[in-house]
Amino acid sequence: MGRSFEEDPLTLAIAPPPDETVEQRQIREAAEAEAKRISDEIDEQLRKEREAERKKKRPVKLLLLGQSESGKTATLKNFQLTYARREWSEERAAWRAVIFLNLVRNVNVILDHLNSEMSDLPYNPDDSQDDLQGPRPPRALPRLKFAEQHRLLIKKLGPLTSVQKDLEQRLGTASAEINSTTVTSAAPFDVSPTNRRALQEFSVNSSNGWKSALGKFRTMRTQRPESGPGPTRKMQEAEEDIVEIIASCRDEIKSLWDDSIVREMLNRRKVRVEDSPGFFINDAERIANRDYQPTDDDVIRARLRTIGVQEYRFIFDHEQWVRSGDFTMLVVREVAEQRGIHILTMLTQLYSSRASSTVSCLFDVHFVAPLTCRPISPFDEKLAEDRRVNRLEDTYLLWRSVCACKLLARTQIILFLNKCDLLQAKLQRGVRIRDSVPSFGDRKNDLPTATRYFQTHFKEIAKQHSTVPRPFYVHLTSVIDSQSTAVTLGAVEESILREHLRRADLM
Ligand SMILES: Nc1nc2c(ncn2[C@@H]2O[C@H](COP(=O)(O)OP(=O)(O)OP(=O)(O)O)[C@@H](O)[C@H]2O)c(=O)[nH]1
Ligand SMILES: [Mg+2]
Repeated sequence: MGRSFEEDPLTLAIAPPPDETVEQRQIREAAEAEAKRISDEIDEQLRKEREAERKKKRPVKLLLLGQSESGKTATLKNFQLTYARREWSEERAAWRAVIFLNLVRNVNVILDHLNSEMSDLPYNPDDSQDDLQGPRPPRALPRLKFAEQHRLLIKKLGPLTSVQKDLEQRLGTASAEINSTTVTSAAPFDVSPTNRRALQEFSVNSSNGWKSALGKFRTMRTQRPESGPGPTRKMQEAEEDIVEIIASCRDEIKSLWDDSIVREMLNRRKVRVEDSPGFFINDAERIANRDYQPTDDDVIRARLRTIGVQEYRFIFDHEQWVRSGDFTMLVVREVAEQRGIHILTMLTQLYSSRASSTVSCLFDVHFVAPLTCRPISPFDEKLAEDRRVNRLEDTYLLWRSVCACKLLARTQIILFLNKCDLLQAKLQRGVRIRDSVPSFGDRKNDLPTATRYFQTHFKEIAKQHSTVPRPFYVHLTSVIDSQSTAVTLGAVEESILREHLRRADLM
């Protein structure tokens, strides 16, 4: 038997005195009510603090997935430009070396073609960026009339070869994690040794990506020249030498690009330098200058290939995010999709290799919104890494595996159909979609029809292959246009915040 109510010592201790008057009882009850109110207030305060603490520890996480050259890094830069302006401004000057490298590479590509055409060397069209299905330009065409001015241009621009090497080496030594692309380090996929284009690319490899790559350049630019001798001073001097050479080539770069015979030669070889990543020749007059400073747009267009997984953390200084208060950090992981590796395997490897974040903690506790970039302009191009595979087909395959991926089953996926500007330019040049995509049929060969067609296809795949039904969010983008991308990011931001808060409430 339990003890009777009357015998319980605690109950006896707090029980009102047996001879309590009405007045005494009222005073006692008022005191008890006040004590309860204070206690509830403290409880509520503690609950709010716990909640705020919990939210603070859960940064918004995005996973940026996409093939090489789909525009992941460019999208990431737009995030930084929009949401972390301070950091962006600090880093902008450091991109100068990369932009110089891009410009010099554009010129050297043309010079290589010019040299081999003038020496009448056989041309291997594997190097061109265009589809290889077209016929080899017939040699029967009248020979191009090269003149002394072309030989002079080659001679005058010759030093740019060593400038390219120098810049690659300097970017490389700025961080051990940067490598000039080689067969073994270049790509997240197997690269055929004959794929010279991939080999020419310049890349950032590692978990720190371009941030660490540019770190040295940033330090160098923030130190004053009079800060005495030492490695920084030497780097500054070497950079001045490079800038000097580039600036002295400005007029010749322009002449090379404006030369009608050179342009005809590129046409015959189907080389479209202007569509290549990091094309800056049109801006040579502005960039090939001693006092050149990159603009925001230059930085977004600058090309530095990233390999494997890159992670960036932004502490927001954007008003809306800060106002929403609870989370101030955005973690964006850039993951180059790998051909031939199942996305699930890749993500599992990716997260289980990180000691601090296992798969379960990342996907069960944190919010991950994969933002996938799909370029839609190269519908008529082959993959750089496998010239037998059409780029669009490959995109569909990868999209299917992302949608079907069990680890991502309950995440929100936002699809960017990117490079719409290049798609439009291509259609305006008269390239017909149906020649490469027979199912496009007799539809109108214009941008609205094409984008509608591609969107429908992506939507269908998402519907068929998602294991859990989810909404289909899609944006048509040209992420090198920072103004229109800011509007897109506004829409993305809203849906990410909404989802983040929804999940926080569920937990
Ligand atoms: N015209 C145009 N160029 C774009 C667009 N998006 C990206 N680019 C350019 O395409 C090139 C490749 O873009 P990145 O952002 O480096 O591509 P990525 O997906 O990070 O590629 P990897 O680092 O190789 O995985 C860069 O030179 C960009 O400036 C776009 O919408 N339009
Ligand atoms: Mg990248």
